[in-house]
Amino acid sequence: MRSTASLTHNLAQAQSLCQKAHAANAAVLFLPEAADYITSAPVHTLCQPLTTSPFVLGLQESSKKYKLPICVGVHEPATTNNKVKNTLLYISPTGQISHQYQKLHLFDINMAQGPQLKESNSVQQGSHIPTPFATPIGTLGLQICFDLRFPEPALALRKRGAQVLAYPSAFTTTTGKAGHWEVLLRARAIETQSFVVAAAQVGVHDDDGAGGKRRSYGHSMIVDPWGKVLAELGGDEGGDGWEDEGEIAVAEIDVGFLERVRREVLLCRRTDVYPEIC
Ligand SMILES: O=C(O)CNC(=O)[C@H](CS)NC(=O)CCC(=O)C(=O)O
Repeated sequence: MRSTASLTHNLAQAQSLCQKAHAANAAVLFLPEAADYITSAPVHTLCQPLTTSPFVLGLQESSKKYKLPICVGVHEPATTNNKVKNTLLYISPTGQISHQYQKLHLFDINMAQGPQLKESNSVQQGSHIPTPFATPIGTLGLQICFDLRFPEPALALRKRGAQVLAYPSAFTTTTGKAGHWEVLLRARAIETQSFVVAAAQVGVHDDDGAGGKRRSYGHSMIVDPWGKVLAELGGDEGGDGWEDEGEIAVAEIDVGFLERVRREVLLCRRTDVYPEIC
């Protein structure tokens, strides 16, 4: 989806995706990081507590209406003034928020040709990984966007029982075009022998105030434990019709296949040789 600074617009998009997921008979819907809003203003200015956010309340309603679990990235106020948490919610089909995760690794990038972003200025980092939990598509481990550059939490989640890893994202076009998005997602899938579900922001979000536009790479992707891309959506070139209401990609999550891969390819770590990594 393409979130803007309008929570109402973003909720309408997200609810249209709920409808599409319901029509496609999906077992779980994954929405991107920062689905509630992306703004060029200071990020805390649009931030609301989960209990009063019209975006979150609206999605809880949809989840109940369609009996559809929804995994969605949002912002919530942090304990530090003028900072937010970059949070991932898992909304159960009864509309309750049953699990949540706060982004561990913050994205600070300063490239001469752009992008220049300093997430740590406005976001308070999380300090733990929630235990993977049962969902209709397998045991789910939660991560967010830039976290995908770190194999350690992915391996920790696998060790704690994850079969599916979520990486909702708002990936930059520059790093996406360099191939990092697909390579990293497939690497996380292959090395953890897990399914990877990466719902992505796509296209132009908002004027950045300096005449430029903040854009995201897109290419939402579902990858299997063998590294095969099962489904992929388009990028931010536009003209595909996703600009206003977003699109969904659907794939079958076959846990039997995952078990076969894990049985056939044994990944026995030599922790005696590289103890500092483990
Ligand atoms: O909170 C918001 O407004 C939305 N959050 C984001 O867009 C975040 C932090 S700026 N984006 C990323 O982590 C992109 C990582 C990336 O692109 C890479 O690793 O190359």
